[in-house]
Amino acid sequence: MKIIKFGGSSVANPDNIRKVFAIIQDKLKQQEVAVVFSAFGGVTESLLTIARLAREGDQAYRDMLQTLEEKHLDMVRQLIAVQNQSTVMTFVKVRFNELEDLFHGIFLIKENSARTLDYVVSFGERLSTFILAEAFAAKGLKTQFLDARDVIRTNDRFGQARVDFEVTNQLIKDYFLQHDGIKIITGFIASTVKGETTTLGRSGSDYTAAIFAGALGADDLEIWTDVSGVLTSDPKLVYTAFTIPQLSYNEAMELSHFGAKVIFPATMQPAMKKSIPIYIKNTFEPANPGTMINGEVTSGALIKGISSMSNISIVTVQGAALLDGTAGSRVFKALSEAKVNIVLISQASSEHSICLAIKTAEAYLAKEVVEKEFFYEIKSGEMDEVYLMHGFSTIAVVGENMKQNPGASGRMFRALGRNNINVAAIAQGSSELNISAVIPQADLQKALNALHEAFFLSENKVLHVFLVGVGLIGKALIKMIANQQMKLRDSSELDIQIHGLANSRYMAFHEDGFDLKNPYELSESDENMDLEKFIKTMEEMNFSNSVFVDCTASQTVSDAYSRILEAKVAIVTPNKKANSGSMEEYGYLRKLAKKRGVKFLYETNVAAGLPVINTLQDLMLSGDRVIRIEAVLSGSMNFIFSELEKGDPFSEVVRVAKEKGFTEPDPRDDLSGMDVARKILILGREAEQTLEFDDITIQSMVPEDCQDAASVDEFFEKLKTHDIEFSDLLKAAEAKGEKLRFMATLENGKAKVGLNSLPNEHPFSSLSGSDNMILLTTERYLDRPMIIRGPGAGADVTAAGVFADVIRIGNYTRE
Ligand SMILES: Nc1ncnc2c1ncn2[C@@H]1O[C@H](COP(=O)(O)OP(=O)(O)O)[C@@H](O)[C@H]1O
Ligand SMILES: N[C@@H](CC(=O)OP(=O)(O)O)C(=O)O
Repeated sequence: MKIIKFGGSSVANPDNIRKVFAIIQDKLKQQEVAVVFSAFGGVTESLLTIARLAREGDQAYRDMLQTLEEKHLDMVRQLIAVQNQSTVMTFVKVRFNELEDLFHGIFLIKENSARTLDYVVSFGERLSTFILAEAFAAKGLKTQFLDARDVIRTNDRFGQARVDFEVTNQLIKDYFLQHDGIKIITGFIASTVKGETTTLGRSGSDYTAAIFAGALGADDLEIWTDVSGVLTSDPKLVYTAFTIPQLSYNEAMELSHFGAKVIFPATMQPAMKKSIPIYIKNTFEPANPGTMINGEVTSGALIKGISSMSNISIVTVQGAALLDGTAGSRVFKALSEAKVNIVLISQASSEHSICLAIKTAEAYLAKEVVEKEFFYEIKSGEMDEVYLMHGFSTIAVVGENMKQNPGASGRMFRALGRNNINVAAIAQGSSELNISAVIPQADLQKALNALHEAFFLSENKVLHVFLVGVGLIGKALIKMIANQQMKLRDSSELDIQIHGLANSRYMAFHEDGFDLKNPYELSESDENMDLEKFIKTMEEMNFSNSVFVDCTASQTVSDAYSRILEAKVAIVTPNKKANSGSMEEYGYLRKLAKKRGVKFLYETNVAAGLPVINTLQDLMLSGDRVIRIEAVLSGSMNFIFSELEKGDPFSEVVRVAKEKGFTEPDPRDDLSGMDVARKILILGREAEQTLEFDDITIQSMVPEDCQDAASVDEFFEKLKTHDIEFSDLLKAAEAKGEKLRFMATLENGKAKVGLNSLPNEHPFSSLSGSDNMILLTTERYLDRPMIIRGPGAGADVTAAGVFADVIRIGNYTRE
C-alpha cells in the first residue's frame, strides 16, 4: 500500500488536476494506493478571509463567497462530463448554502472562534476531495470518498488538534477492511469524540497522509507538491537552491519546523515510528526523483538545508527574578497554556534574561500572559516589563553532519557578518542538528543567499554587479564579462551577473541578471537615470557580494561612494574624482571600506589597465619604501611630444592628436597638465605620502593667451602663434641630444608635473605613441628602478583593468 498526498498547488486548476490523475493512474499500475487531497489551491486562505470580513461586518464577504462557489462549480464543469454532473453539483450547492448560513451567523454575532474557523475551513477539503473523487470515478475506477473526520480522532485543541492514535489507527484499519475501492481522503480535517470538526494545523494534509500511512503500515508515503522535493532553501527566495536527494527524519523535521513549508513537521512522527520512507515529488515534473526522507544519516555536505520564517518578533523577558530557578519554567508554562508557539529560545548563561522568537501574530499575547504570570515581580521591580521588537525573521541551517564536523557556526556567522547582517539572537540545539539566528526581516533574502553561497556554492562565488556609465568603457566591460562568463564559472568558479545598468540618461534593473550575450540597450523606454534611486534599488535588491562599478568621470557619482561602502557594497572604478579630492576624503573612503569589510578598487585610476596601483600597494605592504616616482602618465601628451620630433608645428600635432581621439574634446584639458597631476597625486598617496592637489607644481602647456579662447577653434588659431616657441624648445633639446617629455615626478614629498628635456638614454626617451611609463625607485629597487610600460589609455585596456578588479573582488570575498 502506498499513500499519496496532493497539496493545494497540485490541484489548483483543471490542468493541474489532469496531471494529478495521470500520476495516480500510473501508480495504480504498480500497487494499491490511497489518495489524500488538500483544498484547491488558495481556498483555505479565502475561507479564512471571508470569515474575517463577515466578523468585521464587511458585506464584501458575500461577493467573495459567490466567487468561491463559482470556482468550485467551474471545477465540476471542467472535470466531469455533463451527464454525470448533477450529484456533484448538488453536493457543492448544498455545502455553499450551509456556508452562507454559517457566514451570516458570524456576520450577525461578530464572533469566529477557533472552533468555528475549523468548521469553516473544513469545507475546503470536503469540497475538493468529493469533486476529485467523483471526477476520478468518472474515469471508470471504483473510488471511495472518505471524510477523514470519520476516522481521525483528536482532542479539542481547535486549529491545531492532537491526534488520539490508538483510536484513530483502529478506525482507519476497520474502515479499510470494510470498504472497497480506491480511498480518496480529505486532508487536514478530523473530529473530536463529540463529533466536532477539528483541523491538524495549517498545511496539515501532509500529516493526514502520514497518519494513514502509519495506521496501515504503508510501504511508502508520497507528498506531491509544486517543487521537486525539499530544496536546499526556499526556491522562491534563493534562485540557486537545488533538490536535497535524501534527508533523515530529524533533518526534515528540523527544516520544516524552521519554515521549509514544503513538508509539515509532524508528518515525520507516524512515518518515523514505522520506518516508512517519505518521498517529496513534483506534480509538474514527475520524472524528477525529488527527495527521499528516511531513517538514514548520510555523510557528505556539512549541512543539508537552510530554512527561514518571517513575521517574527523578539520577546525579551528580563530581570533579577529570573535568577530564581523556577522562573524560566513559569515563563514557558504561561506561554504553553496560552498556546503560544516559541520558534526559538536564546538565554545567556547569566540567566538574567530570556530572549524568545515568537510569531508576531502571537507576540502581544505572549507579553500579556508572561506579564500576568509575573505581575508581582514586575510591580516590585524584580522583573522588567516584557519587551517586544518586531520585524524579524529566523533563519536556520540544518544537518546531522554538524555533530561530527566543527566549523558550521563559524561559516554561518562569517557569511552573515560579511554581508552586514545583524544577528539579534542565536540558538543551537544541543543535538547540534541546527543552528538558528534571528535577523532583520529586510535582510532575509540576502542572508539566505549569502548562507546558501557559503555552504553550498562556495566553489561558485556569485558577484552581483551594478554598472553606472555604459559608455565606451562600460560597453567594453560588458562584452568582456559576456565572453568570459563560462570560463570564469568553470575554471575560477566565479559567476558574474549584472543587475543594474545606467548611463547619464536612463537606468534599468534585472532581478535575475541581464543576458549579457545580447547586451541590453538603455533607451527612453527605461526609467530616467536618478542616482539616488539607482543606489536605493541596489540596496533593496540586497544581494550578498554586490559590486558598484563606476565607469563615469562624474563627481556626483563619486560623491556617493561613502554611502555605497556604508551599505557594504564594494566599488570598482576608473573614475579618479574621489581619490584626487582632499586627503581627508581619500583616507575616509579607505577607512570606511575597511570598517565595512568591502573592497574599493581603482587600478584604472592611473595608466588604464597597467598594474601600477596594485604593484605600489604590494610594495608598500611588503615593507618597501618609495624614494622616487617618475612617470609619463598621459598618452595624449606623449603622442604630442613624440610626434613633434617629426618636424610638424605644435598646433598641427595637437590637431592630429585630437582628430585621432587621443585628447579630450578640448585639448586644453590634457595640455593643462591637470589630469597628470591628479594621477601623480593618487600614486603619491598610494606611496603613503600625505599630498594635497594644491601641493603639486604644475607647468601647463597651454599658453596664457590660449587659456581664455572661447572655442576650441579659436584656441587652435591662437596656438599657431606659439608654434615657434615649441619648435625652439625642441631644437634646444635636440642640440643637447635630448628629448622633450611631459612627465610627473614625486620625490621627497614634492610632486611636480611639466615638460622635461631628457637625455637619449633615459627610458622615457624611447617612448613613442600614446604609451605610458612609470619608473618606481624604491629602497629595494634602488640601482635599477622598476619599470611599468604599456598602453595607458583606451576603452579596451581600461575595461580590462576594471574587469580584473571585479574578479579580484570575487577572490577576496571567497572564504
Ligand atoms: N526548502 C524548501 N524546499 C522546497 N520548497 C520550499 C522550501 N522552503 C519553502 N518552500 C516552499 O514550499 C512550497 C510548497 O509548499 P506548499 O505551498 O504548502 O505546497 P502544497 O500546496 O503542495 O502543500 C514551495 O512552492 C516553496 O516555495
Ligand atoms: N488546506 C490546508 C491544509 C493543507 O495542507 O494545504 P496544502 O497541502 O495546500 O499546504 C491549508 O491550506 O492549510
